[in-house]
Amino acid sequence: MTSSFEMLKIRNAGEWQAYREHDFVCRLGAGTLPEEAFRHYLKQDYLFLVQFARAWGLAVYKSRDLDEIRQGLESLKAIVEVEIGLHVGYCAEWSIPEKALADVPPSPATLAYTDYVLETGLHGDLTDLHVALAPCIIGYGEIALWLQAQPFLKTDGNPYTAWIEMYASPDYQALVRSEIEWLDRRLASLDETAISCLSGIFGKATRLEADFWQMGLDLT
Ligand SMILES: Cc1ncc(CO)c(N)n1
Repeated sequence: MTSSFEMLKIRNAGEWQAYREHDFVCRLGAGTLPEEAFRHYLKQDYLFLVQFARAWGLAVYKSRDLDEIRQGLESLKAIVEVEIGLHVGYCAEWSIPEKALADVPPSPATLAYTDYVLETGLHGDLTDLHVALAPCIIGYGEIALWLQAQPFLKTDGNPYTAWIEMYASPDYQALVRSEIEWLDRRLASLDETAISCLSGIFGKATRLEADFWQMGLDLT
């Protein structure tokens, strides 16, 4: 059976493919992405992750009961203690110290994306917020596995292998699965009007993710 989350992807198939198979992604896999583009992306992604953590804080606030609060708190802790920690360490390896990260001005694509997610969560309910966040959490997990299955993947001497392996790791993949399960449970009880509205949120967030890759390539 096609899961409810899978339906969101099918309804936004073009957007999803443009995001997953973006030139930035393919060049990461092939090891041909200019290092300057990756460095620019890493700096902007730090700003993104800070706002992403705030979005999970909002998910805690939007919770209807203690179970949802606990779940939001787990995700918030995972972002702050694991993902941002890994990211800061990773930036240091690319000669970007943490102090320099805080002073980076946000790019238009970063602002457009983080504003959209936070705005959607503020106006909507917890499901709207999760759907706006789904392309980030689930997308990166899928992109890492997709890259690992491509014939053009370069592993030896590819400076981006550690990045791909981080998102392909069992820990990250477990996070992806639990998010898909959460969405499937939530979406299963909704009618077509609600699903169609959520599909719009999903499509928009997916386009903004593709724009984020493009920002990396264009150094904008
Ligand atoms: C822009 C963006 N989307 C998703 C992720 C995965 O958390 C990330 N680090 N950055």
